[in-house]
Amino acid sequence: MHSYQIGILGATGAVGQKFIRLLEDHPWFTITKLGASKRSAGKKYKQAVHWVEKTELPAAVADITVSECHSSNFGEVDFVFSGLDSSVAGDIEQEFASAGIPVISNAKNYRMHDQVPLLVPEVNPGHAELISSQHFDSDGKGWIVTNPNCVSVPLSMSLKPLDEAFGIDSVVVTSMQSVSGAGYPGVPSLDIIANVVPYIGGEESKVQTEATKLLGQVKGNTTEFRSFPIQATAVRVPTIEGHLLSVSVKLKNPPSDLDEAKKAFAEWQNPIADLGLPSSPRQPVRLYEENRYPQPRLHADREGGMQTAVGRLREGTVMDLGYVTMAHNTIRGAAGGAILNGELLAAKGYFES
Ligand SMILES: NC(=O)C1=CN([C@@H]2O[C@H](COP(=O)(O)OP(=O)(O)OC[C@H]3O[C@@H](n4cnc5c(N)ncnc54)[C@H](OP(=O)(O)O)[C@@H]3O)[C@@H](O)[C@H]2O)C=CC1
Ligand SMILES: N[C@@H](CC(=O)OP(=O)(O)O)C(=O)O
Repeated sequence: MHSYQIGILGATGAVGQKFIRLLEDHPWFTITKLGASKRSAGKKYKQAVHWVEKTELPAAVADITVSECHSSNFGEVDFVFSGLDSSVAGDIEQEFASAGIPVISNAKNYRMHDQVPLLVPEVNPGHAELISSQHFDSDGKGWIVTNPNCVSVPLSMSLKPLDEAFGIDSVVVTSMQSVSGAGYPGVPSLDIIANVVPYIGGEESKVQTEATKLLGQVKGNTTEFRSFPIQATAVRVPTIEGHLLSVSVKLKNPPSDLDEAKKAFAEWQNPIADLGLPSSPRQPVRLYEENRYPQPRLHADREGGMQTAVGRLREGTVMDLGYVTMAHNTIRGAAGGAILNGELLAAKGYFES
């Protein structure tokens, strides 16, 4: 039986609130500490937060006093989840790890660090072994694990079955990203209502690199990235939750027909299926046959927001295959993905050392 006391850094933010909602009845993890900026520290959570979730603010956290994000305020926790703003996540997460407190982060700062796993449990669970190479503190108790960008999650999860069956040669992806990806209050309404904004600062370079780390291999104390190129275009669209991606992929050994490509999705084996992780979707990658699916409004919440949907699988004219894929950006692509990472690491005993 796993039972851990946990803290949340950035607890008042949009992603922090999602952590709180998703962890409300979690069977393994109990929230005992909440951290945010000086602006919020010293206030009860219910006074510090501008609650934007659809469900009630959980009573169990409402009266917790928010602390500044310093490890000395988080003494008794087993580990922390971080939904910190990336402008401060680098220093704060390092300070926690150096003080012996493991950090499971949603922020981008350490994703490309050589010894930090960039982890999606269904894609590269074995990369967790990099943790033992980290030296944030002298006895190895403190470490950092990250989850990818919200576009890289459905991209890597949908490429994984194709990579195993045919090998990836190159990828072109256009992401249609919902407004919740920009946090709260996010994109100005006059920019996004009845409009599309064809630029999201800093996004394309992350999408072009993260999947090559996720689909890479741990060699010694680092990850060998894959060499296939990804060309990305990131676009903001007026949906609320769920990033939809249009993907074209060239394969090393292309399937002889579309049925063979469908079979690759149908026969793909989820490597963590047997672990019984509480947030694990039964079907992590679902292939829809209906031409109009998947849609963010209809499908983003499937399996608690943890399923990656694939649809419109078709033979390509320029590259071998085309398809669309979609995942809930703030659950599967952010807080829910980080929680699943925490569950995987708990099941593998990483918090016991
Ligand atoms: N993977 C993904 O898809 C997504 C990732 N993200 C990432 O998650 C992170 C959080 O995003 P989001 O929730 O939208 O951001 P918000 O701006 O809503 O929240 C930021 C949080 O960081 C805290 N914070 C800000 N400055 C400091 C500081 N100096 N010291 C301590 N805490 C501080 C804020 O506290 P306070 O309220 O007190 O200011 C707040 O709790 C970002 O790194 C973002 O890039 C976000 C969305 C999706
Ligand atoms: N940029 C993403 C959200 C985000 O914050 O991504 P990252 O975790 O890579 O910083 C979006 O706007 O949808």
